[in-house]
Amino acid sequence: MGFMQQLQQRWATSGSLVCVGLDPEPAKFPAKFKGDPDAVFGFCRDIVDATAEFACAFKPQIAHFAALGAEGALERLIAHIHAKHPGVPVILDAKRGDIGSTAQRYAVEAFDRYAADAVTVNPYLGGDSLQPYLERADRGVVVLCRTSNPGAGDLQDLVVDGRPLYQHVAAKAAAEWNGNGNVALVVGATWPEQLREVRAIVGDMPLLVPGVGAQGGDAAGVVRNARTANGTGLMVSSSRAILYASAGDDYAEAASAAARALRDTLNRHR
Ligand SMILES: O=c1ccn([C@@H]2O[C@H](COP(=O)(O)O)[C@@H](O)[C@H]2O)c(=O)[nH]1
Repeated sequence: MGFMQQLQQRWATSGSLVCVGLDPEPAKFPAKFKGDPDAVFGFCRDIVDATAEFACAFKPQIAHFAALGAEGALERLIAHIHAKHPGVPVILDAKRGDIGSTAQRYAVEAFDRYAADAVTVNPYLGGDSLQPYLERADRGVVVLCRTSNPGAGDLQDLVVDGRPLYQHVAAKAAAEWNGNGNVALVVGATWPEQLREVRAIVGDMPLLVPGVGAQGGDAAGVVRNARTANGTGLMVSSSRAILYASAGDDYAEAASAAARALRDTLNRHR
């Protein structure tokens, strides 16, 4: 089953729009992981197992593993998700962007080495740079559109031919890049108005929405402005607010409670 079908099915079975972000920061791990050479895997596995019930997807951020030399832990973590929580798609947040020949290797890295169901990509190099991902029809290609950070508008809001650049990205994603039906977009929860505008451009295309929790985005506004007619269409991603809900021995229970609370908040506005 391809990424899009898997996601549709997961929205239905979990009743959740929450995407659990996996951004390991060992300095924030509970004391029990001190000195543990496999702490990155152990901590993330515990979070995954504690939150899977409330997750429509998991989103490991590759830099948080690679910076620690923990690519092996990332491989094992994704394998663990597929084995223990089948049906929960994994989006590798790598924000790749390069010329075609290199993009092809990035696609192999994401989909074959890591066995991710989807990958985030940067469209700055244009349509040809996305082809190696788009042609993997069973995998999702999640294109940066209007990012959650404060400086997002520096380039993404520049007006070209009468509309901001991020709207061109949304329009191209819907009209040109989605021939295999495997494209989604990243739009930050910190920009409710832009979420509404992107939804109007792309119809029912799934949106990955980071920026609730630690970045202060309004979860209710996200759902009100960007849900689809059937009350789905969103993967609302939260990392730190779930992962580090407690630094004590109850870290897994606290993560579970945080994921549940976000699910419930989102569902109140569907
Ligand atoms: O526009 C974007 C795109 C990606 N991200 C990533 O999402 C998480 C957010 O972490 P929080 O702890 O929930 O703030 C992180 O991995 C970012 O790299 C984003 O924030 N904004």
